[in-house]
Amino acid sequence: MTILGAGDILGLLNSTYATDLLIAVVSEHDIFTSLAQRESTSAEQLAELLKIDERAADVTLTYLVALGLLERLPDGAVRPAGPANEHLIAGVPADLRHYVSMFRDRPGCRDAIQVLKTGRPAPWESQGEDWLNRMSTTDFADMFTAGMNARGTYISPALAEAIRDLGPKRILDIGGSSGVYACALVDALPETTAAVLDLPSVVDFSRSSIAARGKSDRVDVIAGDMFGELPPGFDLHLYSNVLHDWNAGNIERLAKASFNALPPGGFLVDHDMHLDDTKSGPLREAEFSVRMMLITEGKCYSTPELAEILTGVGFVDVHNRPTIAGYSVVVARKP
Ligand SMILES: C[S@@+](CC[C@H](N)C(=O)[O-])C[C@H]1O[C@@H](n2cnc3c(N)ncnc32)[C@H](O)[C@@H]1O
Repeated sequence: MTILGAGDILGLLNSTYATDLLIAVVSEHDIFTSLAQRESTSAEQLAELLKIDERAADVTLTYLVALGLLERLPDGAVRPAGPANEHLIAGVPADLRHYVSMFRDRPGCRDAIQVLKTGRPAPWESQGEDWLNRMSTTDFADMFTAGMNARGTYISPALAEAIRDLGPKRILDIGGSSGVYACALVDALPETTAAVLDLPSVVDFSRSSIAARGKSDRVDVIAGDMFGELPPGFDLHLYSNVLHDWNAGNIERLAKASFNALPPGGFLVDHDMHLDDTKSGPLREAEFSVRMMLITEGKCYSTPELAEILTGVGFVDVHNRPTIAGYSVVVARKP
């Protein structure tokens, strides 16, 4: 019997979107047949070949490599491998592609086909607008923030443990949602105070959740826009599950704003699921990246991808520290 832990349950949920992407690229694009006709293919070449969005092509390749259906070559390009060669290419005796195509009318698969084509986030659960547009309504923001709070209750203590040696005095939790991470951090660091910055539609939830944790005297709440100027007076900026919502240009904007607002010696901490350095997995992280690619303008990043952006705006000593459930932190210091 397999017994699932909390991390496995999170992984299982995050993986639901990935199978729809697999169905989409096989049934709509016959991806493995196209790739089998070439020596090797990069993400940019795949985007060109299938006429799909480049971010989507990049995330798709990582996921298919993590599944073992593609092999990543030393130059970063890929070619079909394993069961893809036996079952997902035109002309093979045990061709499974018609079976895969039976699933293509699932709403999630239709959404994936659309995102591959346009690069724009899918409607939340196939209905109405995408998550970010729906965050302005209180009902949706409450449902979403309750979900973030539940996940954070499980994974936030490991984050606090992983960065307590940085010894921050005042933490700004940017896109801090219910405040669950800020509360875990001040719990682990008795001399530290924090503030949660989030959208106006979220902060009532944050205030009551912080009060319920008995931390209102040490965790403030700021309603605002993180793409505006960031408040001064904080020596650690936390972005938890935030950077994966944004494209590289917007991450650079946030990193620059943090660099400007932090004092010398201050830290930027990105808490998220990160891909391995060659962007070949791990599978659960690659599946989470698919989910983020489909519902936001972002994806999961590797540490080297983030290091390029962070060092580009002036941060130093960028490194990764694992936590739990496939999560890790990327830490960067302002010199
Ligand atoms: C995916 S959630 C992550 C929440 C939390 N940090 C966590 O780890 O669970 C992203 C958060 O960013 C917030 N957010 C999105 N756009 C924002 C903006 N422009 N300014 C401030 N917060 C924003 C959302 O309201 C949401 O709480």
